[in-house]
Amino acid sequence: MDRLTIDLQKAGYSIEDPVIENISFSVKAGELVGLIGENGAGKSTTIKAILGQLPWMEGSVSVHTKGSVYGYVPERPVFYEELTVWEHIEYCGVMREIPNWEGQAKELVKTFRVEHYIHQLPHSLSKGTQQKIMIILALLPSPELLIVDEPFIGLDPRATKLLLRIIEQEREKGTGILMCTHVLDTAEKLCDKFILLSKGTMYTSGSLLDLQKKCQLPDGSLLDCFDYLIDEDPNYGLD
Ligand SMILES: Nc1ncnc2c1ncn2[C@@H]1O[C@H](COP(=O)(O)OP(=O)(O)OP(=O)(O)O)[C@@H](O)[C@H]1O
Repeated sequence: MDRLTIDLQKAGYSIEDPVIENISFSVKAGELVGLIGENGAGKSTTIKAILGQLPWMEGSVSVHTKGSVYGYVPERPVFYEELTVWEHIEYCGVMREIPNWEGQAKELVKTFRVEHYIHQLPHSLSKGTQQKIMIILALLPSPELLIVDEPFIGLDPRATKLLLRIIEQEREKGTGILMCTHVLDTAEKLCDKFILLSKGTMYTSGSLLDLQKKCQLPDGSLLDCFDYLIDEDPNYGLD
């Protein structure tokens, strides 16, 4: 069952200048899909299209979850200036009408070991701690679809391990996960399939095995395949 279906013909920040074109893929229940590509390839713009944050797009995005609820962890944490960590959690719990949000929030706060910071303003916290708070806010509604943009940046090794465990648990629950990342060695171990973007369009997609076949690198890592596609494939990134 699909949690997310995206079929974009064109989208961007102004109608004269589409930044992404012809991007179609789906994320199924329990599937982890890696969105990869060089800087400027269009990963964040694709995520903005999914979240309905682009001024202009032609195509469709469908979220197939209970109440169309998704969790989103942005690349850079975004907080309200005057609200403490707990007030953010409370706002999310009340506004999204999450049953038993308080109990769930306390569990998540404990799991991420941020009890000490809940009455502080997020801006006064380290980048990694802010990232943990964003992850807590994304998980609070128990979403069936998670969209995470560079989730490992800024996390210490223990928090990274914890996030990996949580990603695995979410998948087992049937959550579909779309993860945008440059950390290819981690993505290789985690993702069921990859969407490789180049210059705003979908260059290729498939599992690691599909990419290895495409590149004729039977034992190649995801990074080997990525390097091959960028350096050797004469069709890569053609306009
Ligand atoms: N707010 C914006 N207004 C206009 N153009 C933008 C805006 N944000 C991004 N772009 C352009 O869209 C294109 C794709 O950028 P995007 O941020 O989606 O790439 P990315 O793959 O996420 O890159 P990175 O790996 O560097 O984060 C780039 O040419 C970029 O300049």
